[in-house]
Amino acid sequence: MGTDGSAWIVSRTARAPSNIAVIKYWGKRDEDLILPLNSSISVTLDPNDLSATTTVSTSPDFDADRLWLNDKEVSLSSHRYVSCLKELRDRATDVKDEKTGIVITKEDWKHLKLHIVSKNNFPTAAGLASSAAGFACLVFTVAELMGIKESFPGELSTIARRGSGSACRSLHGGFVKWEMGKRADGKDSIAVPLAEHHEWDDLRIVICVVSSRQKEVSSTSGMQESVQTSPLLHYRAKEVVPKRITEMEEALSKRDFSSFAKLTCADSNQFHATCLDTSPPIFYMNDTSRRIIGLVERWNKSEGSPQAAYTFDAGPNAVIFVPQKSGGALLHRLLYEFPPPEGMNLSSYVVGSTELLEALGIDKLEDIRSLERPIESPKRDEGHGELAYLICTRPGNGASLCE
Ligand SMILES: Nc1ncnc2c1ncn2[C@@H]1O[C@H](COP(=O)(O)OP(=O)(O)OP(=O)(O)O)[C@@H](O)[C@H]1O
Ligand SMILES: C[C@@](O)(CCOP(=O)(O)OP(=O)(O)O)CC(=O)O
Repeated sequence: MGTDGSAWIVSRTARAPSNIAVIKYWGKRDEDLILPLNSSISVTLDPNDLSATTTVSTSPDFDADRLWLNDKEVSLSSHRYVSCLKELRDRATDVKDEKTGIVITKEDWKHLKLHIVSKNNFPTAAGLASSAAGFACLVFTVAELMGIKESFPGELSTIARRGSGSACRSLHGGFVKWEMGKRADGKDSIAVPLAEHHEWDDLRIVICVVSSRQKEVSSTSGMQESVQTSPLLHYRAKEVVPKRITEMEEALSKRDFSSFAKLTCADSNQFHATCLDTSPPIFYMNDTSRRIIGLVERWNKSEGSPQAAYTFDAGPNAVIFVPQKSGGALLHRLLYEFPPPEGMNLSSYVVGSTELLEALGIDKLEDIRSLERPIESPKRDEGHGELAYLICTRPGNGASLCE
């Protein structure tokens, strides 16, 4: 009961971003604890453009744990939600809520139920890693509500990892490494920050959301099939990735965009080669994805050095990295080759930050039609509608409390 005898409610709200891997996680050595076969490195995306916001409340009136995702109730019965919530309850502490004066003891948390309300500010289950943002946010918010303090660095990331492997990296901002660890209990399989987002203040990220999506195999089952059938996956995890992780860390610490770009493209391509090496083969990229690779490769070749880097997760959407000074030139090439579908507004086609549109001097659709052909681009064919839209963003902060 509250101090005035009425039933009480205590809540916390937090926000966590999505992330995109530049050295990919693909394959588990333990399915239950979600322990990976190799370490991975990602960049956290600006939460203003791609994040989950979650409010977790508790009250003696609640009789079950419940989750509402984007205004619809969804079941919490899946093993992944169950393990995250169990790990969090095991670590709950005595908490005094500053606003209400309510005291909740460690013992109370075993019985109190949670109502979780979450919204993503970007499409859910559309290949933009909403599960990474969602699970990182859920774990971070519940930990704040239950007053959980990490007993070793990275402990919260070991819980987010149980929701979805890639979620552990979304707790931190900037560039983040998920250390694969060696222990069987997973205590050393944690996310570690490598570089703060402001150290990469001049990096821009353009996400090309591809409209015609092929039927996909989920990351979880795709990687299971690769582990079982792809010899390339095992070679990659053992021989290639450890070296690449060291090289990527070096490129990041030297702020060497050229090495960063080469490693990022090579690792994305090898991840997709691993999918093709799986039996039956998995095709995540489609013709539009390959056209985007062609656009970036041609541009890099014509300039004689990497201007931009692409990476693709388990789907056809491209994520392109570019230094701020070349951001306008990248958008020029994308809009020239992939003009918006007929009847679409510019502001619905290029979403997120307007900085690159401004750099290019575009503020209406007609400006796109009069874009000059970049020297290395093939003649524009009039095919429209191959991209659904573009999101212009940048590296950002990790999970944080709202209010
Ligand atoms: N904000 C959220 N809070 C809690 N769970 C979420 C949230 N957003 C997504 N999820 C969980 O993640 C699932 C979607 O994950 P899924 O892997 O299918 O898509 P994705 O992560 O958006 O895309 P991809 O993995 O291909 O990049 C949802 O069905 C839900 O279980
Ligand atoms: C291609 C990837 O995006 C795979 C992400 O896989 P998930 O983290 O979605 O898989 P589960 O751990 O089974 O939930 C690469 C990456 O993010 O590193």
